[in-house]
Amino acid sequence: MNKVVLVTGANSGIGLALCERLLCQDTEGLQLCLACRNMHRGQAARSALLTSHPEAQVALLQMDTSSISSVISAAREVRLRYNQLDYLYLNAGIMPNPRFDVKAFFKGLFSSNVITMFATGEGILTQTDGVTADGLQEVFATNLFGHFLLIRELEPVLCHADQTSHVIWTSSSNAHRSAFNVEDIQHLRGIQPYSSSKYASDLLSLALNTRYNQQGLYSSVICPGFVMTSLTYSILPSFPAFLWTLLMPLFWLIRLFTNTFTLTPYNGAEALFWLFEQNPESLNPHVKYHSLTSGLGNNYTQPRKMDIDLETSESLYEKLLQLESEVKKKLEEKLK
Ligand SMILES: NC(=O)C1=CN([C@@H]2O[C@H](COP(=O)(O)OP(=O)(O)OC[C@H]3O[C@@H](n4cnc5c(N)ncnc54)[C@H](OP(=O)(O)O)[C@@H]3O)[C@@H](O)[C@H]2O)C=CC1
Ligand SMILES: CC(C)=CCC[C@@H](C)[C@H]1CC[C@H]2C3=C(CC[C@]12C)[C@@]1(C)CCC(=O)[C@@H](C)[C@@H]1CC3
Repeated sequence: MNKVVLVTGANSGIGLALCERLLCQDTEGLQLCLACRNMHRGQAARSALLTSHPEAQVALLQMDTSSISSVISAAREVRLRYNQLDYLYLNAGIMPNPRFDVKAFFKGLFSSNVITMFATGEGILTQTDGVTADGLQEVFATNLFGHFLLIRELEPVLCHADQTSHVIWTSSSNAHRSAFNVEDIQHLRGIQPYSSSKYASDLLSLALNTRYNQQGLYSSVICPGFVMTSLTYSILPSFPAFLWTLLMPLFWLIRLFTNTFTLTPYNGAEALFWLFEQNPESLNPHVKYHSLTSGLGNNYTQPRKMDIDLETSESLYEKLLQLESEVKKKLEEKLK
């Protein structure tokens, strides 16, 4: 039986590396569906995958996770194409207009917190959020809410009594409880929307397990570590990509002290790939699976307990359901 795997944000970085790794492991038993916002980049990614795996089944799906109507029509298309979805990788993500606090960075360098700073980016990054055409905060809509809506819309192909399906979120070690407020789930009043959205995905994953395990749907979260992709290049915009490459020896050195410097998309996709091979029923819903790379360059996956609780995860879930019904009502009115 072919396994059907859908990956959001599959046209670059960690998402594309995951697709490549999945096909390297099994070209014939997989049906890959690359869900991409930009179809030109999606086509390029599909062509690259087919060049190295000409026999593979790789389909494209247009989806902008920040747009309600786009997610709803993409989900409709998935329901038409597939009877069952085995893996849903929720990987698309943004960190818009990042601000790197140079002063806090240098202060952190000479503090006892230096390893945590390099592992999580804590205390040195803030962002300015935008608003989507649907009137939602952009980071929340892209990283979390669009994916939540997608799961809800895909229930018929994800929930089967006789077979399990696995939803896997690309979260981050930058997810902090302090950045999240259940009374402000869209993070309207803060300056760390990225951290808030990733913490919310950790909470949501727990709530999904509570509600859906009995229907065969399991959810897990991973952190890919610090990976050099367009997302990280944008953190220092005046720093061209080749300068990041020049810094690689320094990063390899830092990797001797923190195994979270996975650096390449291939390494960053380790936990995503590892989860593909696990029985979802055997996994712990309270842990995040971290992609790690040792000083010698060996990849492995390590579970680490998350700072989340059931009560907050349930409150978030209720708020997301409420927002879902509001946006759907608005959409129906617009279509009338
Ligand atoms: N790089 C790192 O160090 C870390 C990354 N992560 C997470 O990993 C995930 C992948 O990021 P990474 O590979 O690093 O970065 P990339 O920028 O390379 O990949 C992000 C992907 O998300 C897609 N995307 C962005 N916005 C949307 C949208 N509105 N609708 C659909 N797709 C969208 C992008 O598509 P497009 O080409 O159209 O922009 C792209 O394919 C993200 O969730 C990120 O938060 C987590 C921890 C660390
Ligand atoms: C220029 C030099 C010498 C160092 C670069 C320092 C930072 C730009 C870099 C150090 C730790 C990195 C990091 C992230 C971004 C870039 C750093 C702050 C993330 C916040 C990127 C997104 C994530 O989700 C986190 C897991 C990353 C944590 C580490």
